[in-house]
Amino acid sequence: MFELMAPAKVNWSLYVLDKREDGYHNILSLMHCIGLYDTLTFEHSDTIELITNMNILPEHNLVYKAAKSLQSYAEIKDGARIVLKKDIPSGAGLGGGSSDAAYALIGLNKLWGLGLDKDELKEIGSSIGSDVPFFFNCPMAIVEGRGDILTPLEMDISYPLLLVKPAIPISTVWAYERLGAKGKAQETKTELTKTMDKFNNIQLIYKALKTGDVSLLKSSAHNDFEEVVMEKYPIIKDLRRKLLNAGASMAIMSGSGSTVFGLFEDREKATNAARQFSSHWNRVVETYISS
Ligand SMILES: C[C@](O)(CO)[C@H](O)COP(=O)(O)OP(=O)(O)OC[C@H]1O[C@@H](n2ccc(N)nc2=O)[C@H](O)[C@@H]1O
Ligand SMILES: Nc1ncnc2c1ncn2[C@@H]1O[C@H](COP(=O)(O)OP(=O)(O)OP(=O)(O)O)[C@@H](O)[C@H]1O
Repeated sequence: MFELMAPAKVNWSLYVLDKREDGYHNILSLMHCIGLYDTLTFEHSDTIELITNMNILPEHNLVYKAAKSLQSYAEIKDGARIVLKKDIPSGAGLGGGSSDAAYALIGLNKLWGLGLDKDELKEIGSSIGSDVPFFFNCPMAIVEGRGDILTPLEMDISYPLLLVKPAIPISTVWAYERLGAKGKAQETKTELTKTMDKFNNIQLIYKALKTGDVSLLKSSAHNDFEEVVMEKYPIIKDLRRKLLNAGASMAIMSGSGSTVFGLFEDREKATNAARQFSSHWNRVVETYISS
């Protein structure tokens, strides 16, 4: 029996580009693994058994789907008893389900002695969820395409974040639909110029994180989902403002919501600020650095 810790992520920036023929959207994002974890334990069994503290059917769990996909890819009938202990909230924009799936693939590859490489596991992961491949690239990566084109990045500085999540689970499907329904504002720039501006912004955020330039980070971070999600759930906007008032240097929503995170000067300031958010789920975490 062995245990793996599946980390959550935040999006420092997230642009949703065009809608593709397969119904998904191309995105451009800078994603970063953070020190908030679900725990998975693995042991041999005759069938695939999933024990978890989530209240969804095991067959609907991304961990179960990952196990089934790996079994069929490797053409094996081995089973596993997997215990999933959730600490990452669901529908939070923190990618918890996707990380669980990625670490289920890593764990079962080891348990079953399959010897598959990271690229093969990523490929299997991509059919389970768009965010799954990213979790093979902690500490951070630029994420493009549907979520399957990754540019891994190095990081030497760890940042303390305060995560705050109101009691609203947000469906990613809903958020993408709402973004589509909203339509695009009239813009004069060409699509290519707009995409280049966005790519430049992502590079700027990375540069800001590498050098600890918080004001550059603040002016460059952006999430395309914020406007549509905050319009429906103003509490998220209120929490972002409250994080800034509580001393955060910058605050932004992660993924399709509903978590907002604030960047603090140090862990102590983040922990002090957390007291103001006691009526919501909240957590102080550190961002990952390269090992
Ligand atoms: C919002 C993000 O978290 C940003 O990192 C991801 O794009 C979402 O990734 P995810 O939760 O793994 O999403 P999936 O489970 O693959 O897809 C859920 C639904 O979201 C929409 N979806 C997702 C990813 C993507 N690039 N384009 C989309 O349009 C599709 O309607 C899809 O049916
Ligand atoms: N192991 C799992 N952990 C969390 N959610 C899961 C899992 N398996 C299936 N799900 C389903 O996936 C949906 C949301 O998953 P998740 O929490 O990863 O999304 P999220 O926090 O919105 O992340 P993001 O939008 O960043 O991908 C929920 O409807 C949940 O029922």
